[in-house]
Amino acid sequence: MIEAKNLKKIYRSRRGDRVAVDGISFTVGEGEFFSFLGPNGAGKTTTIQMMVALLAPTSGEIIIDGLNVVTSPHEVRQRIGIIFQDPSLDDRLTAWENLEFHGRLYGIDSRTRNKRSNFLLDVMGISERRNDLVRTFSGGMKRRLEIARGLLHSPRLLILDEPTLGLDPHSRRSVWEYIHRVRREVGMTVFLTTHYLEEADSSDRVAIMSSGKIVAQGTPDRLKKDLSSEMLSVETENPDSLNAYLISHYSSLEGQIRREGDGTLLFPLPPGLDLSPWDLLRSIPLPIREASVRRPNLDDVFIYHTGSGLKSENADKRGGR
Ligand SMILES: Nc1ncnc2c1ncn2[C@@H]1O[C@H](COP(=O)(O)OP(=O)(O)OP(=O)(O)O)[C@@H](O)[C@H]1O
Repeated sequence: MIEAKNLKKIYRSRRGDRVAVDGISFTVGEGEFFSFLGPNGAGKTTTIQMMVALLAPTSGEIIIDGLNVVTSPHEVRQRIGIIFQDPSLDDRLTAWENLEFHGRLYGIDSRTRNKRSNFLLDVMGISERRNDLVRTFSGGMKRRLEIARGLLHSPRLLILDEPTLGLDPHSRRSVWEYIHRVRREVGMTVFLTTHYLEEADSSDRVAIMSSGKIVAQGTPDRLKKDLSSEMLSVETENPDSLNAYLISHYSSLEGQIRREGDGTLLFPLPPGLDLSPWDLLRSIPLPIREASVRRPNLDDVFIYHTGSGLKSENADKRGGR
């Protein structure tokens, strides 16, 4: 469904060039749920803008459903439903009118429009509010209506750019329930960008993005297993000594030890050694205040590949969300 080859975008300005997307390649299969996970400023939105022909790549190529995005932008847009980060509903219209307007723009005949609007409002759980003005909707309901609208012209690919940004945890959960529901009912390919680990974790495959590059891609499970079987968290009075001890005895931990709070170190169980986490803990010749062991998550994978956590890469851009 999507094939990107060496895709690159450089924003040029008088103040200098900024490489936003740095030669990335990835493929997404039909029906797959694929996520781009990365902090603010990693290049996710720029990639989407190239996918939907809003920005021309500086170099490289992107093919969607067999069509080159640069040479067939209109045909590609017909096949895509996109939910942008910034809300784009008309607040002064009702839910139904927003769908009507979009359907007419796409040249959908009135019978199909009515049928699909009814179906999608129902799937997204907003049928009862169809005749209410959108400005009376909660943030979560607006997002669900945007998704319904994005699906009205029966796209084969749904692109969601941080769809739960700014929503409270309850609304986020509900938006996701509806996204999964619509996937089950309609069965399209979903391309998601997010900086929430748990959202990327529920996808079939994930590409981890940092500073314009894909630093790792695969199923969430595979990425975590490739990192390590276990993560150890050790609190001690002297983290510097513990750090030095770990690196001198387990050289593969160089660059893999993260400091959390004042005296806690977090690191993967070194691979390739016949060692349990408890063996390693027992071998430490320093007083330990507290220790725990857990499975790796995608944040650990991100740190392994980039040396830092999933925080903003350019906090200036949106006030450091
Ligand atoms: N129009 C622009 N002109 C110049 N630089 C830009 C422009 N848009 C984005 N950038 C820069 O390109 C880089 C990638 O930005 P992009 O918005 O693609 O990242 P992102 O991962 O989508 O972040 P976010 O989650 O905040 O949307 C950032 O350094 C950003 O400041």
